[in-house]
Amino acid sequence: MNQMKVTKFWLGLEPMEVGTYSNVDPFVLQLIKEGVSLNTTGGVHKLKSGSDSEFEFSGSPTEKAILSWAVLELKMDMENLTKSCSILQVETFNSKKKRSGVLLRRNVDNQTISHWKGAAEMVLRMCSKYHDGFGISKDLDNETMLKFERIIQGMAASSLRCIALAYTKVTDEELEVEGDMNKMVVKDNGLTLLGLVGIKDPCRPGVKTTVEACQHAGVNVKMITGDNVFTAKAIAFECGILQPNQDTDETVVEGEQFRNFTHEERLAKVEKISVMARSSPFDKLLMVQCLKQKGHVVAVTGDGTNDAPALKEADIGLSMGIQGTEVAKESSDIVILDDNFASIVTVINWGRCVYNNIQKFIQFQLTVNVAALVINFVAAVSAGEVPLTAVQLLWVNLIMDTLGALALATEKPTKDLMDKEPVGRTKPLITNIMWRNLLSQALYQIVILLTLQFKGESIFGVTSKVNDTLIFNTFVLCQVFNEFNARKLEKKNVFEGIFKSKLFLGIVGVTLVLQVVMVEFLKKFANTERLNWREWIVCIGFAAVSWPIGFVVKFIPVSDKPLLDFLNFRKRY
Ligand SMILES: Nc1ncnc2c1ncn2[C@@H]1O[C@H](COP(=O)(O)OP(=O)(O)OP(=O)(O)O)[C@@H](O)[C@H]1O
Ligand SMILES: [Ca+2]
Repeated sequence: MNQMKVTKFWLGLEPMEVGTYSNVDPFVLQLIKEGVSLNTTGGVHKLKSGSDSEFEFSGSPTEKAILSWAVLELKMDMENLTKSCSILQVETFNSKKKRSGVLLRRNVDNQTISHWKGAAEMVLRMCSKYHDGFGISKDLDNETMLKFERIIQGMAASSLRCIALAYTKVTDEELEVEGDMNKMVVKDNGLTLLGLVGIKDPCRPGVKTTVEACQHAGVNVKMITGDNVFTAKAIAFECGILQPNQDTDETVVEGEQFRNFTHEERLAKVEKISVMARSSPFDKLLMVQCLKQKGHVVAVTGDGTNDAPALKEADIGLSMGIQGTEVAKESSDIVILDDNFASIVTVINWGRCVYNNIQKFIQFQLTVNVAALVINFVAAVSAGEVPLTAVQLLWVNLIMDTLGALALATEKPTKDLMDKEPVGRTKPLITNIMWRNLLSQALYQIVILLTLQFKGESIFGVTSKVNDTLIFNTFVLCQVFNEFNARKLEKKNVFEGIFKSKLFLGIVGVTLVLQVVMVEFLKKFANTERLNWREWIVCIGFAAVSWPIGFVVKFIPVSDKPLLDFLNFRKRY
């Protein structure tokens, strides 16, 4: 796994090369170590000799990166340092303030000090002094402030996450003011800047292709992050969320900006926004809400507790199984066990496959129902008797419900599912294309079966009992052939990949065998007469026509506008 790593360190206005840390003033170095080791929620464990690495680090990825840098590069001794001070107050990191602080008292000289660590430009704003490399404390005037800001931007632009370390001494009087020991605050003004660290959060291999795959599938990928806007932009370019040379005026915003827009402005802009930086948990939630209001189906991925509100609000929340916090996992619908963003494509593909299979099944089932209903109704009204008996209809139901569902709903996802636009929230489950397919097939079946019903006896010169069996047999065989048609809703070649669907072929085979048994051997039970081979050929011939019909109707263009909208004139948007 690729982990976050500190790759840059600025002491005052000086960039420090790895290996030159021994030149740093010991006093400043000591303060940095103190700040890192005591102002953290992470931990360092010394491993027994013999293991690959000497230390093991725990905590959030950012904490781990800073701790490992301090231990391995600065030779920080965490254990000793924690013993040398007592902690009076802590302010834990939260996503809104993006900083953490601690108030501590040194055992040696009883000095009280507050340490801060957090998002660089935010901590910088709390500082009025800085230490240069020689340990000299200098005033932080406007000009130097600008220089620091530029350093931060420079680091961020090379996709580093910048964290600033700062401290200040707290006098006893300042402590006294607070009075009550329990209400002591970690002093957060007039700080002295100690240094800036740049943490590289490498883009996982494969993320770029995943983003491209999503975009190809009509899924708009947005990045909402707590990082600085420059870091966010750099990473977004790296992983393809922003295209090279793309204008970032409208596509990149900061959380605060977004929050301060009016509701209307937000709705107007939200679709264009690809990157939101320095966002709080509330901003993430707000973004999801806006997108949903615009009618989009929103999926959110997240790992942290700060993502929980957005994960919960989203239509589909996806959390990370390894790096994710319990709160995030609890708020999500799907946990990605391997933390791999590429799994999103799998999720989309399978989701679409299931939806598509349901559509195929519905189309298949509706055809049977419409045909059976009309045939029996017309025959009952005009001739006073129904061609399909109760047992026969039960048998037809068995093929279409149980076996049909098994055959059509178990088909595996295909690649072309990712070439389509997403279905969206308001599209009907039964599309016009499905209506076209199912009505044409049902119409054919009705015509052929009613012809048999009224003219079959004279055309084929058979008894009415045999004619009824002919009708029943043709009807069932029509469904079997139509089951193939149902495999593809839009494509003309319905046999594509048929040999990969072993279950489908198996079920069609079983259905045919059962039908033969039904007609030839279950005379009493199914009310059938035996058919000779000529009659079988006639039935199969009639049924097989549903293939060319299925092929031809696919040339008929249909409108995208849902059929029900044509019928329902009053419902205007
Ligand atoms: N342990 C920490 N101590 C101090 N500051 C931190 C720490 N972790 C993150 N930060 C700061 O907060 C910012 C990230 O904020 P936040 O955690 O709200 O966002 P996020 O989008 O969840 O980030 P992540 O990529 O870590 O999931 C970072 O850019 C960094 O400046
Ligand atoms: Ca996070």
